[in-house]
Parts: sequence; structure tokens; C-alpha cells
Amino acid sequence: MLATIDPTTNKCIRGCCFSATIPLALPSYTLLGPIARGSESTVHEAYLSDGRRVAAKKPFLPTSDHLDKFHRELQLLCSLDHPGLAKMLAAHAKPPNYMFFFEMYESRNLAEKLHVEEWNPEIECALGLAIQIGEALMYLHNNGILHRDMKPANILLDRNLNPYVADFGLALYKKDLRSTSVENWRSSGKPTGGFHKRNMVGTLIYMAPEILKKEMHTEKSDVYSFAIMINEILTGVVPYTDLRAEAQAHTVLEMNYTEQQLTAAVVAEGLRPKLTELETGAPLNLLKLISKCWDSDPLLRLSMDDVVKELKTIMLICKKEASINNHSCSFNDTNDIFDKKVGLHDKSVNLRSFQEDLNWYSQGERKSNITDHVTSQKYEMWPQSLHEHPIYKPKLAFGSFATCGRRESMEDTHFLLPEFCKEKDIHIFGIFDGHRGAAAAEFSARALPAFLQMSGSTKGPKQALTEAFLKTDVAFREELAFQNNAKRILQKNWHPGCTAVAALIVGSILFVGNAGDCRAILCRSGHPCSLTKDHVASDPAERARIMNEGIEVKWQVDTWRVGAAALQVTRSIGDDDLKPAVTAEPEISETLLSSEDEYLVMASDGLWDVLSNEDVISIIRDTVKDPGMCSKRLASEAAERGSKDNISVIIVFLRPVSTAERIY
Ligand SMILES: Nc1ncnc2c1ncn2[C@@H]1O[C@H](COP(=O)(O)OP(=O)(O)OP(=O)(O)O)[C@@H](O)[C@H]1O
Ligand SMILES: [Mn+2]
Ligand SMILES: [Mn+2]
Repeated sequence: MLATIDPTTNKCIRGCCFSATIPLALPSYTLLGPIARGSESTVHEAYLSDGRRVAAKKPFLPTSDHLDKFHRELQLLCSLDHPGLAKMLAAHAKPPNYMFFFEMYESRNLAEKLHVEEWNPEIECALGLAIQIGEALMYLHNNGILHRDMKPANILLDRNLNPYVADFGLALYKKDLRSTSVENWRSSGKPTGGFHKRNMVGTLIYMAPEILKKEMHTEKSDVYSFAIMINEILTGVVPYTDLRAEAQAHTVLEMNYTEQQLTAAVVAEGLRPKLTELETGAPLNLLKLISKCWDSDPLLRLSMDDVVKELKTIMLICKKEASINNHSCSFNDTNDIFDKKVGLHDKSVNLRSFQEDLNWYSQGERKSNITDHVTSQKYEMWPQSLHEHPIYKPKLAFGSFATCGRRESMEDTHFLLPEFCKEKDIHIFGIFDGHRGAAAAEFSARALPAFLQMSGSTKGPKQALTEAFLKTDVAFREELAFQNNAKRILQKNWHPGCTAVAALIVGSILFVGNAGDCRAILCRSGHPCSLTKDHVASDPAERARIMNEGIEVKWQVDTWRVGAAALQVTRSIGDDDLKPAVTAEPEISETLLSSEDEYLVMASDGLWDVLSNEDVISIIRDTVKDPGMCSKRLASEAAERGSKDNISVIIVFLRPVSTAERIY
């Protein structure tokens, strides 16, 4: 044991730091080689006189300001006591040596663990880390302290990978914040630039927009950094890159963004790291929590108390679900009954067993090429007059995003084919939403453009588009029958299908073909215009049409459904058990584009189930005007609002976006 502490003498040289439990002037210790270098200190391996191995943090103290800061940090450290904080065991606060002695945490810091060892914790483990780190931060906040430097490099890990919040170099009592001017804060070496470049970028990515704008730091700024860090634990990649290895990631980051550009993108454009995906098994509520906590508006972020509460609830649900998946059959049984009754969701296990043999994408490609004997012919796409000298020429920028959402399998597909067949003014985009498996959607994504190209050589755009839908449907059903006869499909009575929406731009004319419940809207002068109508059994006209064709439509479970298969949609590609009533014939809208037309949004029903046309427009209004980012934002918003389906979104901007529109 170290000598007992005499509180009257256990003080720093100035007498401003004192403690009844932590010795502040160590008469003897052994300092070994450095184990790490921070931007403000070197950390050495060291031994106390009682033989304990510790980490000695030796700060750089080039000026008297730095010395003041040392004393402030020491005062703070003396007052801290929480199991989730790096524990200071002793200090030396007398010239010429100023040093903090901490408990030695064996398993490196979290940044190294993630990006050097490429550690990939299971979801429950990640949640556990988040809760422990969260509780430590909550303790600080509840004691009036802001950490101001939350990042994985400042989370230390012990042998059992328990996390400890460390590095109080920037920590402050909130009450002292007002007196710490921006000047002071800058001189602390954080965002001054040119100081340790790697540390710079490494720190910048955790800084909340308000901090980047040099506004006051609050608890919510720590919450922001916390959210960035939790997402980093889940994705395993360095924020704003897709790389795990830190050194490379920082090089890429610096290549992609200067400090100013990254700052501008985060502040003005709402840029955030790529949110971890649902497919990785991260619960939706956790994703919600993360995006809420890195909101641009600090007031919309949760407090650490609420974050921890929410994390604990998520953990509980996670554990419950794991135990259900492990033992309970009764849950699956009810699902089975529902599936049989509704007939829609084939068990994904069954699906996989035969989908391994058949690649429906390549079947679609093959089939669409051999059906017409014109493959060697050169295609002339529509009279040149249509698109050669249009009155108005839209300027396109497009992007898409697709996610499996809460479903077990992905049955949506889509394609983006700008400058179709090398024609400068012809573009085509499509989304297919599969049901009873992904086969029809995968087949159609390849076959439909090929059929369109063929029909386009002889027919006008509108007719060619209709033909493309119909030919795709016939080809798919033929292929399915062929594969059935060849006994390459194991499942009896399998009738996969998909809904489809395709947008074709020829010069200044936009044609949208739709069969089923995907939807396309056009934003014109800030208002949504529907370009499609949903073909669902709840639509009286569609219902009447189906019944006229002799197929029963019944109210089942929650809505009108078609035939024994209980399909909700009344038009689709495939679904050979319901043909010809459930037709593949699309309804086609034709729109002359003008400078008032801003963008086109196409999406599968997973999006429209939870977002109205107006919602979509208003979300895009608040998002940086990048079509990929907008697509993703819409999909995540839909997921957040509880969509249970696959979600695919395509956005096509039809005119250039001004700089002003990029910033909201
Ligand atoms: N108690 C400890 N046990 C093991 N390693 C430690 C300990 N304290 C610090 N380190 C290592 O030293 C590194 C730097 O420590 P710390 O963050 O406290 O220094 P700093 O100079 O304030 O760094 P920066 O401000 O650049 O984050 C840590 O990331 C960690 O790898
Ligand atoms: Mn640090
Ligand atoms: Mn520091």
C-alpha cells in the first residue's frame, strides 16, 4: 500500500487540488517507455512504489496556460468516482514533474480495438458497451460535467473488454464554460488545424454541428459524439468512410474532404456517417435512437438519462428475442397459420432451398434475349424528332437506395439505366416488388429493359413500355413452367410474382408505366403530382375488373384480397395462378416536363405504406439535395415510422440543384 494520506499536505503545489483518497505528490515511482502518444500527452507504462503497474499520462506543458489546464484537469479528476470512468490512482503535481497515474487498461483503446484488431462485437455486446459508456457519461452530466471529447480513442478497455471513459483534457464543469471563451477552447489544440493532422480529422468527425459552428458546448454535444461512436461500434468502419483500418480511413477521409469541406457538409448539409444497416441485426429502435441523437438540432437529441433508459429497453427486447428464437415454437406456429391463411409469405427456408440452383436475374437476361429473333439487329429507338431537339431538356441526377427492412429476405429489385442504349436523351428507371419469393422481381429487373429495347425499335414509347411489361410477364411464366417441367423447382404450387413501376424519359417526355402498388410521384413547383394509381383489391374499379374475370375477391384478415393466394395487388408480373385477371398490363401516364419539374420519386409500397406524397416532398425539402442521400433518408424515415416491408427508392432530379438548395 502507498503511505496513508495526510489531507493537510496532500495538495498540489498551488494548493488548488486536494483529495482525501488520491495521493497528489508521489515521492517515488518508476517511469518506463511510452505506450501511446495523444495530442496533449505521452502515456507511459509505470510502476508505483507498491509495485502496481499503472499508466502515467504526462501532459505537454509548454505554456502557463497549459499548466493552468493541468490543475483544472486534476481538480476534476480528484472529484470523479464512477466504475465506468478511467480511475486515477495518483498524481504528481509538483515541479518539475506533472503527471497523472491511472489504472492500466490492458486491452487498448476502443479505436484500436475496432480499427487495428478489427473487432466486431455481437449486437448484445455492442449494446452492453453502449450502456456502460452511456452510464459513465450520464454520471458526468448529472454532476455538471461536460466531457467534450467523446470518441473511441478515449474509451479504454480492460481485460474483459469493459469500457472506461478516459481523457478529461477537455472536460469542464458546465458552470465554468461561460468563462472559457472560444479563444481558450481553440488554444486547447482541438480544431486549430495543422496540429497533428491525424488527430485533427480523428476528432473532427465526432464534433457536433454546433461545436463546428463554434457555438456553446452542451450535454447534447456529448450525446452527438456518443451517437457517432455507437454507430461506429456497430458498423466497424471509421465514420464517413467504408474502411475498418484507421490509417487508411484517415487518408481516404483527408482525400475526400478538407477540414472545411467536412465541417461544411456536417453543418450545412446534414451529412452523417452511414447508419448501420438493419441486416446486420441491429434493432430498428437502436437505429432510431442513433439518428435521433445525432440530429442537427441539439434540442431534439435525447438526454443521456433517456439514452441509457432507451438502450436498456432495447437490450431487454434483444435478449427476449434471442431466447424466443432459441426455444419457442409457438411463435413460429402462429406465423405459419397466418402465412397459410394469407398465402403470401413463403417460408424463406423453402425459398433458399431452390433459389440456390436458379439465378433468376440471369434467367431474365437469357430469356429476354432469345425470345425475339432480333438480337443481332441494331435498334433505332423511336423517331429522332421525339428527342433530338426537345423544347425543354431535363438535366438528370439520380440515385437509389434499397433495404430489406424488417423482412427476413429481400424481394425488391430495381435498375437505373440512364442514356439507355447509348441514347443521350433516353433514360429508364424501374422498381420491382416481389411477392411469394424474389424470382419474378429478379427476372424482371433484367428482362424488362431488354424487352423495352426490342419493342422500342418498332413501336412508340408508350406502346413499347406496355409491351415490355406484357412480354416480361409471359417470358417469366414460360420460364417458370419450363423450370417446373425440368423438375428444377422443388416447391409444389409455387406462383411467384412482382409489381412493377418503370419511368421512361424520352427527351422532354416522361412516361411512367405501373402494374401493382409501387408508386411514382413528380415534384412540380414544390407540390407532389401522382404519376401512378395503386392497383389493389381495395380499389373498387380494380376489384370489379378482377371479379368480372371470374376470380373471387374477399375481405381477409385486414383488407380485400384476390383469389386463393389472397394477393392484395390486382396487377403484376408472374402470379400465374391468377392470370389473366391479375394482368401485367400497366397503366401509363405521360407528362411533358418543364422547368417547373424538380424531381421524380419512385418507390415500392414499403415506403408508401407509411409516408404520404406530401411527407416525401417535405422530407426531401429538408435533406441535402443529393438523390442518393435523399433516397436513403426516405427509406430510413419509412423504417423509423414502422414500415415492415422491403423498401426501394429511386430519385431522379430533373434540373440542376442550386447551391442555395443544397443548404437548408
Ligand atoms: N490508463 C490507461 N491504460 C492504458 N492505456 C492508456 C491509458 N490512458 C491512456 N492510454 C492510451 O493513451 C492514449 C492517449 O491517452 P489520452 O487520450 O488520455 O491522451 P491525450 O493526449 O489527451 O489524447 P487526445 O487528446 O489526442 O485524445 C489513449 O488513447 C490510450 O491508447
Ligand atoms: Mn485521448
Ligand atoms: Mn485529450
